[in-house]
Amino acid sequence: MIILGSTGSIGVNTLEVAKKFDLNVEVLVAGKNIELLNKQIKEFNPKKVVISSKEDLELVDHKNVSCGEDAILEAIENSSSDTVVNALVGFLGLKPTLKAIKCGKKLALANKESLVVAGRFIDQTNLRAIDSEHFGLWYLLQDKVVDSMVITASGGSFRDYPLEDLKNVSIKEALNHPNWKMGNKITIDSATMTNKIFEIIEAAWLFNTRKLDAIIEPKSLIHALINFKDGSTTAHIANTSMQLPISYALMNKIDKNILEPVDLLEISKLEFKKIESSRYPIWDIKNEILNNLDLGVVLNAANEVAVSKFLNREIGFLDISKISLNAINKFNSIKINNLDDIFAIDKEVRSYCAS
Ligand SMILES: NC(=O)C1=CN([C@@H]2O[C@H](COP(=O)(O)OP(=O)(O)OC[C@H]3O[C@@H](n4cnc5c(N)ncnc54)[C@H](OP(=O)(O)O)[C@@H]3O)[C@@H](O)[C@H]2O)C=CC1
Ligand SMILES: CC(=O)[C@@H](O)[C@H](O)COP(=O)(O)O
Ligand SMILES: [Mn+2]
Repeated sequence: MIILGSTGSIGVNTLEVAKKFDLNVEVLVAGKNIELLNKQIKEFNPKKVVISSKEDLELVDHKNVSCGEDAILEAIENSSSDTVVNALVGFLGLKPTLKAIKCGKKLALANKESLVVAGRFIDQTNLRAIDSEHFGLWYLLQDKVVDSMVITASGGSFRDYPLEDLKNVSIKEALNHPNWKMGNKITIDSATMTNKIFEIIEAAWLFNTRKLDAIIEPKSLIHALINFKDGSTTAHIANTSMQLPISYALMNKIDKNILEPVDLLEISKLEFKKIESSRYPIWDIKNEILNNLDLGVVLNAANEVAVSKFLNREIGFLDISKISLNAINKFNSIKINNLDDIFAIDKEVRSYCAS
């Protein structure tokens, strides 16, 4: 298989799964973490390696290494593997998603931004989503009539902070997710609840429904629920590890133990809470987004600009959602007819939000 983003949180877990199932790794793609990449090269012996920057090329212990976005696309095109795991972060992941589909590869998709910005142009015939909640929904779907779907949120790093303290929180505090160890960008998205808006968009494209909601389950043990027309509800319960969603995205059948099962007696209590806009202002646009999924590209671009400004200490935590809400307000009448429109709107929103 080809692993895009092998040095990240999902990438590292994917390599663990590859070991568990003895899967071949043909291509590794990484960004700046060359030290970890070199360890991965030694252990998995890929035929091809791609990194982000030219200046790091000579540091990579491999004979066949290239760099840049086009090199990622070429590596997908030239590979003989039938599976691509896209664990890149952000808008950068969209072109590789489209390329993998065009090349007829099976796509194990962690890069949720691909669906957020361009869900309607993504052929799902050969796609499995690697996101704990969507994996949960997929797992729960049975031959019954579904009424609605619910995903859960942890509440993120600041779920228990006094509201008046949110203005001055630090980057370190924002990156301290209560339940999951993930990359920086998605961890900030969790703290603002933008991650859950993204996941609502993702679920709308994946399951072709708008009857979607999210609630807070602070332990992140329940990932998804399905309400059936008959009045019953089923819940997907699993410990917090991405290795289960990744395993199912890569394998048709799992006959091995992947995780320790949840010990309900030890857990003893589960709690559920409403997502309040006072703590998560972005939640105000949930219905607007559900009514117009094309706004995903606007929200994603604004959010990427805002998160990187926050991580560069240029703005405060609360400004992230303000920038996104302002962009949605400004660009709420966009029309998308093709993929070119998505790249053009992404650029326009980024330049508006950067200024
Ligand atoms: N982590 C999780 O549990 C979950 C993640 N997701 C989604 O999965 C995706 C990946 O998330 P996560 O693993 O947490 O993110 P990380 O930030 O941990 O990893 C991102 C990966 O992309 C690589 N990368 C970044 N920029 C480039 C570039 N220009 N060229 C090549 N490689 C690049 C990074 O390389 P390097 O580190 O070497 O710079 C790293 O390998 C995101 O879309 C996220 O929303 C979804 C559900 C759960
Ligand atoms: C592991 C995973 O799928 C993440 O998307 C997770 O859901 C993030 O946690 P939040 O519930 O805090 O957004
Ligand atoms: Mn998720």
